[in-house]
Amino acid sequence: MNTQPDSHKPLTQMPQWHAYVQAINAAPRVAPAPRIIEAGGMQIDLTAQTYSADVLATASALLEARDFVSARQALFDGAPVNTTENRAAWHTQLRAPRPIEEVAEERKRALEFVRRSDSERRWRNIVHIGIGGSDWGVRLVVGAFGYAGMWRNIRFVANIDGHAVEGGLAGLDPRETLIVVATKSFKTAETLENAKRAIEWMKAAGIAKPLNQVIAVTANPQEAQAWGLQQSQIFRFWDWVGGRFSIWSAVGVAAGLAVGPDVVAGLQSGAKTMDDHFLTAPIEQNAPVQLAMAGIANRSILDYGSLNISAYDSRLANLIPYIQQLEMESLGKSVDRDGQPITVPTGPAVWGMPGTDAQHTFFQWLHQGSDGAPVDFIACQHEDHAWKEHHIQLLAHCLAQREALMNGKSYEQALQESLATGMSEAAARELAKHKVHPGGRPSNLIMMPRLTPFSLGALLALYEHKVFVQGLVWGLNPFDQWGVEYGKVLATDITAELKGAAPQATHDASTRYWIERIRSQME
Ligand SMILES: O=P(O)(O)OC[C@H]1O[C@](O)(CO)[C@@H](O)[C@@H]1O
Repeated sequence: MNTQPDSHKPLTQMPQWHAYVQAINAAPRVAPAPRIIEAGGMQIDLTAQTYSADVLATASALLEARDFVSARQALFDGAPVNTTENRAAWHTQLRAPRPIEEVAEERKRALEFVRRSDSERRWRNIVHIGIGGSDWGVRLVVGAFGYAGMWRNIRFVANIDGHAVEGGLAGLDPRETLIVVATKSFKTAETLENAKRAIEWMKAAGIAKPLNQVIAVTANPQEAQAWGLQQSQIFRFWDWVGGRFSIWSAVGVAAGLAVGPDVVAGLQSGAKTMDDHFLTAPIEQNAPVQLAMAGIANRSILDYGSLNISAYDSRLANLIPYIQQLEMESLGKSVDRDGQPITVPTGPAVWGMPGTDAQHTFFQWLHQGSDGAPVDFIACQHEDHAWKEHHIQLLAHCLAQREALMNGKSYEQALQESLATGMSEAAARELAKHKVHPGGRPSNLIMMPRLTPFSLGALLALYEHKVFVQGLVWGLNPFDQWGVEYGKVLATDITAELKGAAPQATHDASTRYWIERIRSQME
């Protein structure tokens, strides 16, 4: 008999879970009436998600059994919710209007640096070197607000592939270039190697003190100093900030330089508004909670293996990898906080592309594929360009794809359509079989009034809190990422072996074959 409190029990040992499963299986795949929640200035439409009064009641009971209210408070209080690293996950503090002193101090330092660089018209070029959580957020913000041109050039270098740093530096004047080394750990091989190349590039251009053109953003200032930087060149964040939750910290300094410090402030303000909503809205009207529960139903009960993100705004191309890391690095786990196997499917594979490109790439699969996937449609009601016609068509496509997934098309409908074209009955009957859409395929529509720093900040915080709730219900720790370490350790060994070190006996035959082959053919 499991004596653990419900808040810690394996999900499948909780009666509340089984009640939720039953409610989901009994409920219609589309809500009987529009289900729209207002949050952070956005409208979140969950109509195309499985829903009934029983679904809502059992979801609330499950959250209560998981001690949702106190778990949420612990998150906002900076308690050590990251249980396996015994740390807080206090990213909400980074967007608090009156944060703790060290956050306020660092925020002020970063802002002053940006303002000084602007007033002195310094740093025509920014090369942002960082990867994962130290990269996607900045790329997203710059892509969203800098697409129509900026006076500074900004380049991103993440991959260890030398073509990335080559392209990142190509054509830039080293004398006008600031290198931003963004790395929480200051240990990431790709980032340190790429930073070395940037230093060499400046030296090769005759710059005597290249380190004077470098700033670092890190939670490991000691390492940055040992690397050669002065304290004044180091902007801090803390180990209680997860990399994939760090855009709110000084990690955003390059974005401030590229698209303006007001953008960074706007992001934080939007996220803060979503924090307040998450903290105060009742369960049934709490957008992160309802998105989270719908996602759990789709993944753990209705067996959808993935989640598709279709952002109907070309400025949000980097939103997909941003959410991929946020969701998959947080929820890609098979054991709970106590290391016990989780006996239901957890974090889905997240994939996607901006709409309408996506329609001509994988929507065939979403509409008629054997699996399908829940879709998050993300759009802006108002455009920032001069062509109303384009925006009308964009929104029309977004609504149309969603409607087709939600309502489907029956054989009869397809048949009548073909017959209406004057096709023969026999031919129409044959073709109609290929034109059926099952319908009842889940989706959310997240409509922002306009793409502003505020609305983007609110959107990112919405997903952060959704991930927190899903972690809580599945019983896993969404704030660690132990699974990324093993490959890094193996890569360090293999790097040495490719350079001539004795091969490890632990390699399998295939890996050993490739090490020997690559080594023997190294040019
Ligand atoms: O900011 P860092 O320490 O360089 O790490 C970069 C990224 O690498 C990861 O640790 C995964 O390998 C991410 O969690 C993180 O965002």
